[in-house]
Amino acid sequence: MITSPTNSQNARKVMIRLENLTKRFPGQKHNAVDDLTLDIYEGEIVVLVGPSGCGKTTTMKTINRIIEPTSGRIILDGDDVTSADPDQLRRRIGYVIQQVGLFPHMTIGENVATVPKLLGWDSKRVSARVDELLEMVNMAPAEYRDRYPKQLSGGQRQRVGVARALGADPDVMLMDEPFGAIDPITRDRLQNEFLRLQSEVRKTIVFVTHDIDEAIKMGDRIVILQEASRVAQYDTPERILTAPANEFVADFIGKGASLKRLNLSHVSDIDLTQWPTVRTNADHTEVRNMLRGSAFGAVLVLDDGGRPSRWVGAEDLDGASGRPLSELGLEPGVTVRPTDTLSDALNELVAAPYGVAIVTGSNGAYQGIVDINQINGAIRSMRSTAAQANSGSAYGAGVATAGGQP
Ligand SMILES: Nc1ncnc2c1ncn2[C@@H]1O[C@H](COP(=O)(O)OP(=O)(O)OP(=O)(O)O)[C@@H](O)[C@H]1O
Repeated sequence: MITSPTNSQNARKVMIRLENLTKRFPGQKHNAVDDLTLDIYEGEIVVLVGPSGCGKTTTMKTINRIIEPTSGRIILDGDDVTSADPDQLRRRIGYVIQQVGLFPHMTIGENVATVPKLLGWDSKRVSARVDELLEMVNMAPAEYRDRYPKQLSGGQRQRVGVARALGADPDVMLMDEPFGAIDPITRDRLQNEFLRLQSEVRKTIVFVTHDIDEAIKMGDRIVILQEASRVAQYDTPERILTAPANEFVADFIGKGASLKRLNLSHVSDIDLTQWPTVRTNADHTEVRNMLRGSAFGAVLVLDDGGRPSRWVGAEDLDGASGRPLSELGLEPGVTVRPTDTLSDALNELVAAPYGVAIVTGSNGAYQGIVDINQINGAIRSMRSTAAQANSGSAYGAGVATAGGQP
């Protein structure tokens, strides 16, 4: 039986099919991967996630046959590659791992050139490709091409690892906890950069992580695996969060499902609230009149370009007559963009002076604000969507389960 994702469009091309895949390591009593059958569609990021030791890495490494399966078949773009030449197979598949595995004695340029050289490209084509790849991962070629891996930061090395994996423009990429060993801020940035890159290159990507939050952020679809790579649910992040297929999935995503769901909604998905604004040249009486009897503790002062400049409350005006608004009150703090997630907005608003996140457009101009009521509203609407999806059974009707059909 094939485990296909729920709601899959039948017209989509299957890029990787794992058929009754089983792996038992020598001397072991149990299978590390037990009879896994899975279809992965072209151009999608599919994240394998599950508890430690459930078989994620083993499953992934059978795809490029770094680990040979005990039985079962691997079909790549329609070709049965179960017993194909492994070197040839690996040239069709980019591979990124946590420790990057850059060759320390080779320059960044030489590292990125590895696969194109193996493919016998001439040196002009190789060097043009190296520059193109370094640019793709935001590393200026002139600055980094001739450095050695130890002269880069962890995040930069990881970018080079991605560039190297893309070397021969493979259709498929395997990524094993690629951002696992990196500090949270750099990790978030690399994830965003990678998603932007993927929107251009549209590879079929199998991505392993043990972090459900990373799975939700990165995956077009998520496979939640139980012991021996048994599929607990294969579905979109939205469906996993709002309609977990069984108790195992519900436990795995944990109690914070509503908050995690905020990572999937964007500021542009909600109607912004407006806050009273004035220009920097407004006079103090105008500001006092706006605030008198109002529930707002301050006005938002905008500069000539409509960009947030200060928060000014009535108390800031006391004893300040004649001073420009741009010198009073508080800094506006960090603003959010329409493309940011509601989770980003929540993070900002809890730390902001008036409990609201200011939303600005690409030119930095004020568009509106997000407050806690809007976040609550978004969570409520997610809950009601989930309740509808779950009606009929404790864990939802028609949801793909292990071995289940869509
Ligand atoms: N070379 C090996 N020899 C014997 N057993 C192995 C070998 N490699 C992995 N295993 C076992 O196979 C099972 C699956 O391991 P695997 O590394 O695929 O899990 P994982 O889900 O990727 O775990 P983690 O999240 O901890 O990296 C585990 O029980 C592990 O102990």
